[in-house]
Amino acid sequence: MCAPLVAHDAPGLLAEAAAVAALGPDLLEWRVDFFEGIARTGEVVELASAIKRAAGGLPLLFTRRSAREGGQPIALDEAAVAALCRAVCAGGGVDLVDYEMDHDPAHVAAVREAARTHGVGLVLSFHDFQGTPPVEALLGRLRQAAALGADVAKLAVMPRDMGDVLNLLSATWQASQSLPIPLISMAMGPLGAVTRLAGGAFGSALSFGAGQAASAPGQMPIAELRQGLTLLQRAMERRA
Ligand SMILES: O=C1C[C@@](O)(C(=O)O)C[C@@H](O)[C@@H]1O
Repeated sequence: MCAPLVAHDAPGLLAEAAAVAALGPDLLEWRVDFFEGIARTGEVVELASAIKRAAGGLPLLFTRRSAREGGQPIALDEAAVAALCRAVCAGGGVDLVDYEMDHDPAHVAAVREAARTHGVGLVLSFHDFQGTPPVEALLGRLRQAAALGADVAKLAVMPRDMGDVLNLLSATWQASQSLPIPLISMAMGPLGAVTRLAGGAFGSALSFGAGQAASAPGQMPIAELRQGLTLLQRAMERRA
């Protein structure tokens, strides 16, 4: 289970990190596009370490979600965002960095090199907030992440009906059988709830649940997510 941090300033983030860590997620995601100081690189790098300390050392995923993929609008251009990700990798405060695979390949390569150099796991992601592409296209995105050198592939879509949800799960299952790297997938919104609860059964490695606040539509509170995941796991491990 991963819980996002979405506070706007440093005191808010440190308080959020401590409070959300106490809910028992396996890792935290700092959604830095919500942070008002995103343009101050040194402050972001130091804050990442401080967040990790405030969370008692829980693994930290650093994510800037672009506006076109469902994030907050920010004043930085993409070159500056890639430079920020590289600086954060070098700063030693984060365990994983999420970068969207659709950006300029030169930026993807630069973030990948920094992640490799500093022992940070690279998540290459794609989010469709408008709809759900066909299964082959979804598989293509997951394969693209692997081909670009990701350590983890991530895919989020917005389903319009349960057929879209099935397509996301089908792509997840097929990719989990063939990709050389782990993947994370989810369908967002109310229709996608089943993917947050049962995605693991189809090969998704992580489910996002809300701590103090959600970072995307459809995230359920961590405590409810844990109940659902536990029930399903128990049922799937039952022998008779
Ligand atoms: O990519 C994801 C998944 C997500 O979009 C979700 O739907 O839970 C939430 C984001 O914060 C995260 O970066």
